[in-house]
Amino acid sequence: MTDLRTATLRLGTRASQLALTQSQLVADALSSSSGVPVELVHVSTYGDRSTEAIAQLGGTGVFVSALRDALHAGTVDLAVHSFKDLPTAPTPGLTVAAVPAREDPRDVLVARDGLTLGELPPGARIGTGAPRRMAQLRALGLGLEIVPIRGNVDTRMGKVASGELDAVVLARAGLARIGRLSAVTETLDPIQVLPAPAQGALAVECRSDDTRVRELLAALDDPAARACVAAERAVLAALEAGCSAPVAAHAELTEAEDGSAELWLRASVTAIDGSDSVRDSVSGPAAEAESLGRRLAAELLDRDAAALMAASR
Ligand SMILES: NCc1[nH]cc(CCC(=O)O)c1CC(=O)O
Repeated sequence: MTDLRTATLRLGTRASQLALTQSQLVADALSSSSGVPVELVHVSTYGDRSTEAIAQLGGTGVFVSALRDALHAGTVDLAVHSFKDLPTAPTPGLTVAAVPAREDPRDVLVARDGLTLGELPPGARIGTGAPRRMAQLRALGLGLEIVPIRGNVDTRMGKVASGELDAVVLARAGLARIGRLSAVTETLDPIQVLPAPAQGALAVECRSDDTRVRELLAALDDPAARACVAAERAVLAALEAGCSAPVAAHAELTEAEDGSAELWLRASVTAIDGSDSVRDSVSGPAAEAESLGRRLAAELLDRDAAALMAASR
């Protein structure tokens, strides 16, 4: 009989460089905390095979469903997702058993000749496929030409190297994980470009009834990252927006005077043409992360966030 305490764990992963790096990071952390060997199992997703724009595919959930199918089928025991790619609706039978320590959630600019956003000339061609980034870049009023692109991180940065684009906007976390931070020409201030909910965080998912894996994964959980992500995603869920909506949210933890954890949450909704936006913030006990997120979403809705999102579809 197999000894369940030592049987090798199978970690399902997409085959992109970013997915493999993130998966290996979790595999290494898990095998060193638990002493159990972890092997990577490649799963190909519809999102990887299709070359259509993500928004046309029905959102980044297309990267997730094949991994979840493999979990349900029992061909893998855990899967690592970029948390921002996960739809907000809970999945019956599956649990996010660990949110590991988060990378810097901010967006970065990778531009030709070391340029920053403010130094790009009017009419400069800047590539991004994310409606949130498109909307916020247009709202800056810099006269940039936003060019829709997709593909993996290397493909996107290659369009700057080849001269096809003047710049691209990417998540700092992805570049950090694959060791490409040297290409960054500016880290974008959240006052100008607020990150996507859960950007920079990972979600490690397993079957809800798999108590062995759940217990092993608990060792990788970072409560601060979990609270911040919960607040940010509660905004998205309460706005009934998907991951391809022009919604941004960013939470930070600070220490209150009595030593308890205080959560400070900012969020924005921006019309896709950049003509209008609403933004607001709340703070409160970190233990109430989700209700803070819902409260902030309600304030944004009071200020017509729904109309901005509707105009963006
Ligand atoms: N939408 C694709 C995606 N999903 C997660 C990341 C980066 C890593 C992260 O946010 O954790 C990226 C690439 C990007 O936005 O540049």
